[in-house]
Amino acid sequence: MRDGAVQDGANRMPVVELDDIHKRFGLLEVLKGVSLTAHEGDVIALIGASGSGKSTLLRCTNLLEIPNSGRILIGNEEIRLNRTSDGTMQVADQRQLQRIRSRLGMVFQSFNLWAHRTVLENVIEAPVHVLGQPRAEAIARGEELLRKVGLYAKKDVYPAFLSGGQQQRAAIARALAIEPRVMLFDEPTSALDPELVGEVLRVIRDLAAEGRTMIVVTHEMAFARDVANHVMFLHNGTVEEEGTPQKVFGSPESERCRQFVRPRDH
Ligand SMILES: Nc1ncnc2c1ncn2[C@@H]1O[C@H](COP(=O)(O)OP(=O)(O)OP(=O)(O)O)[C@@H](O)[C@H]1O
Repeated sequence: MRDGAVQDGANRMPVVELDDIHKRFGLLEVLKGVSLTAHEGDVIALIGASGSGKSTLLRCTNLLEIPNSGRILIGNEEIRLNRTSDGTMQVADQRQLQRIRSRLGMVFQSFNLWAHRTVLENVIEAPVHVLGQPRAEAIARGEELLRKVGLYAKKDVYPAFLSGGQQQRAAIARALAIEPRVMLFDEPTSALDPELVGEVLRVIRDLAAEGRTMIVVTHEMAFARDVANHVMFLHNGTVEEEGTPQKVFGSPESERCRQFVRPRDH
């Protein structure tokens, strides 16, 4: 477990609270009442088999998916959801959604960089066009973030000329540029060749060491064990086991968690 991680959330502010989240896609009930609280400085690893609902839970957090029921609070502000006449849920107030989203930095498996913009232009896009920051200020901050992820030298390059690991590090800098309260990572290394995984995990490790609040969907068990202070094991849409990495990976009954360890994690 990372240095200085705080076990007890009692004295720290909750940043993300998901309460009894249910989500269905047609007849498939993907989340069957999942709750999660991330306090300031927590690194929560969401692990579990393919299809267990990890990404859906993360996507519900920033309303890329709308849950069928349950409550979502970001920084103590509850997201208001309405039920429409056909029974589906929708966000009640788009301005609130924008405000909430500006507190959440999202990093996707497939990078999602703008192909026709340079690395630096990708990083300053949201600060300038969504947050209304002066361009010069956004550039200065963007360059600082690119130094942090080791990509300053590539700032004027288009994404197609970067390796997958470099593209993902650029995507992390872009997510950090809005100064989010919490970073959400959806399998950030799954699309990478094995030799590129380490450079991305190192950046995420550094963010954890800085005390950033993060929720990370991952199949990298060694990473979850070393970096997270709280691990949640999802199985068939419910939390089957959760707690410290020692508890989740260390107990004899955690064999189900360990079966997801990949050869390179050893
Ligand atoms: N938009 C969608 N429409 C229909 N079904 C979906 C949608 N998104 C996810 N699902 C289904 O919901 C289930 C859970 O998907 P989810 O991506 O949350 O799982 P996961 O645990 O993240 O899996 P993986 O590790 O493979 O990414 C899967 O059966 C998936 O096919």
